Amino acid sequence: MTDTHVNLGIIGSGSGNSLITPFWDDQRVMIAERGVFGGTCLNVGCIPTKMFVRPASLARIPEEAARLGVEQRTVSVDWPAIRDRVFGRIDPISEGGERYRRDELDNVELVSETVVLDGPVSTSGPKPFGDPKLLRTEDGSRISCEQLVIAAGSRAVLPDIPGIDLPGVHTSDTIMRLDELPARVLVLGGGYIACEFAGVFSGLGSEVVQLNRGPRLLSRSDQEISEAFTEVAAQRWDVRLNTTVASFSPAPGGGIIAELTGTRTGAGTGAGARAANGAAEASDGADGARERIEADVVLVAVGRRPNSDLVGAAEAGIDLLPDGRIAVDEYQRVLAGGAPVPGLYALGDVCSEAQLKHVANHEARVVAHNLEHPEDLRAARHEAIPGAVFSDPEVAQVGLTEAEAIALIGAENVTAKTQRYGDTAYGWAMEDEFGLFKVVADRRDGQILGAHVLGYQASNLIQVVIMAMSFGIDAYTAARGQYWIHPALMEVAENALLGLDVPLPEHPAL
Ligand SMILES: Cc1cc2nc3c(=O)[nH]c(=O)nc-3n(C[C@H](O)[C@H](O)[C@H](O)COP(=O)(O)OP(=O)(O)OC[C@H]3O[C@@H](n4cnc5c(N)ncnc54)[C@H](O)[C@@H]3O)c2cc1C
Ligand SMILES: NC(=O)c1ccc[n+]([C@@H]2O[C@H](COP(=O)([O-])OP(=O)(O)OC[C@H]3O[C@@H](n4cnc5c(N)ncnc54)[C@H](O)[C@@H]3O)[C@@H](O)[C@H]2O)c1
Repeated sequence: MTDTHVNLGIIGSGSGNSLITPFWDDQRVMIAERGVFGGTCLNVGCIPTKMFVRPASLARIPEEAARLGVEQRTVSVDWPAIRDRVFGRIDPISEGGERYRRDELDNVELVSETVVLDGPVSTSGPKPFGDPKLLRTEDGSRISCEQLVIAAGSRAVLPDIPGIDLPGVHTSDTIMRLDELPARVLVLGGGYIACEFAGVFSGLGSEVVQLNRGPRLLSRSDQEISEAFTEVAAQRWDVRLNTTVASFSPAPGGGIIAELTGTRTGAGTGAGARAANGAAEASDGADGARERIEADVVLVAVGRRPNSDLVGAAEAGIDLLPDGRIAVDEYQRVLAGGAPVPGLYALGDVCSEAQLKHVANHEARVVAHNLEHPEDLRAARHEAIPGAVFSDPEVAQVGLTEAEAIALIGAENVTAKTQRYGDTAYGWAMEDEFGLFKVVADRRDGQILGAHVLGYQASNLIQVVIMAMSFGIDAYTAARGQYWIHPALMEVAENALLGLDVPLPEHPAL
C-alpha cells in the first residue's frame, strides 16, 4: 500500500462501518479491519448467540409443557444443522459487506490489516479538525486522516491459567463453530456470555458445569434478581460458586481436565446439575487434593478488554481509563492530556462502559453527526441504558439497582416493588414458578430509577419501563395513563408500577 490522505479514517468495521453515510460520497474514506468484516455483533456476538438461544429454548419446551398437562418430547438436536443455519446466514452478510466496501465504492478504501496510530495525537492545529491524524499499516505505509474514528471494539480476556491455550479451551469466538455438540461443557465465568452459553448448551442437551469466582451469577444485576437467577440456573445445570480453575490439562481420552480451586458452594440440585455432577471427578478428599472436572470443551468467559492497545492509543498519548478504555468527552471526542483532540472520535466497546451493541450503535449515530457537523456537536445519551441476558431464563435490566438507588438518594427516598409473574393472570396460564418484575423509584416524586426482570420475555417486557424512563414519565402515569391489554403478560409491569409507594400526580389518570 502507498502513503495516502483521506478525509475520514475508521478503525473497525463493527458499528464503525455505519459511519460511511452518503455525506462522504465525494470524499476519501479509509476503513481498516484486521479481522472478519462486520465486527463482533454480526460474526461472533449478539446475532449468532441469539440464533443458538432460540433452538435451545425450543428443546426445553417439554419441561414446561409437562407442567401444563401436555406431554412432548425433544427427539433429537442436530448441532451441525443448527450451526450451519446460523453461519449460513451470517457469513454471506459479512462477505457481502466486505465486497461492497472493497469493490463497489470508488471513494472508500478497505484496509484488511491492523493499523496503529503513528506518533502522538495533537490537541491543536487548524480549525475545525486540527492536525491530521496519522496511521501506520503493517507494511509501514502511512495514512493521514483529516478526521479519524477509533471503533476498535474489545476482545475476550484470557486469564493466566496454565493450559488456557489447549485446543479444547474456547472463547465465544470459536465455540459456536464446533464440529459436534459436546457431551460435557465446562463454562468459566458468571457474566453475560457464560450464562448465555450455559443456557444454550444445557438446553441442547450437553451436561454443563458453570464455575464462577463470586458468590452469585450475574453479580452486577440487582441482588434480588441475581440471587433468583442463580437459583433457577442451578436447577438447570451444575453451578459452582466461589470457584475457579487452577489449571487445565489434556484428558487421556481427549477433552480437558480442569483442576478447581476455591470453596465449593451453591452446587446445583436440578436435573442438569445431577447429570453434570456425574461427569465431575470429585477428588478433594481427605488428602486435600483439588477437585477435578473433565469436559469435552471449556468456554472461558471472564470479561472482555477494550482493544485500545491494538491501535497504539497509549503510545499516541491518548488518555486511558484504568480498565484500558479510551477516554472520551460527551461528544465522543478522544481526550489527550484531558483535552479533546479535534477530529478524533471513539465509539463502542473501545471506550464505553456498557459493552453493548445498541450503545455502540447510538454512539455511532452521534459520531456520524459530529463528523459531518463539527460546528454543531451533539452529546451522546448514556442514561437509561438497558441490557438483557438471553440465558434460560432471560434477565433484563435498565437504570439503577435497588442498592445503587439507596446509595444515591438514601433508603428513605427509595420505593421498590417486585411483582411475581405467577401472581398475574397470564402467569397463572403459564404456571410460572419464578418470573419477577421489579421496579425501583423515587418515593418523593415517582420518578422511575430502574427496572429488573427475570423470566419469560424479560427483554421485551422491560421496554415499557425503558420508554417511561427515557421520556420522564412518572411511575403512576406510566401505569394508569395507558391501557394494558388484559390478560397479557405485560400486566406484570402494570402491577409492579402500581405497587410502588409514590405520590399521585395533580390530576391522576384513572
Ligand atoms: C458472545 C457475545 C455476545 C454478545 N451479545 C450481545 C447482545 O445480545 N446484545 C448486545 O447489545 N451486545 C452483545 N454483545 C456485545 C456486542 O457485540 C458489542 O458491544 C459490539 O459488537 C461492539 O461493537 P464495536 O463496533 O464497538 O466493536 P466490534 O464490533 O468488535 O468492532 C471492532 C472491530 O475493530 C477491529 N480492530 C480492532 N483493532 C484494530 C486495528 N488496530 N486495526 C484494524 N482493525 C481493528 C476488530 O477486528 C473488530 O472487528 C455480545 C458480545 C459477545 C462477545
Ligand atoms: N446479551 C448481551 O447483551 C450480551 C451478551 C454477551 C456479552 N455481552 C457483553 O460482553 C461483555 C463481556 O461479557 P462476559 O460475560 O465475558 O463478562 P462479564 O464482565 O459480564 O462477566 C465476567 C464474569 O466472569 C467472572 N470471573 C472473572 N474471572 C474469573 C475467573 N478467573 N474464574 C471464574 N469466574 C471469573 C466474574 O466474576 C464475572 O461474573 C458483557 O459485560 C456485556 O457487556 C452482552
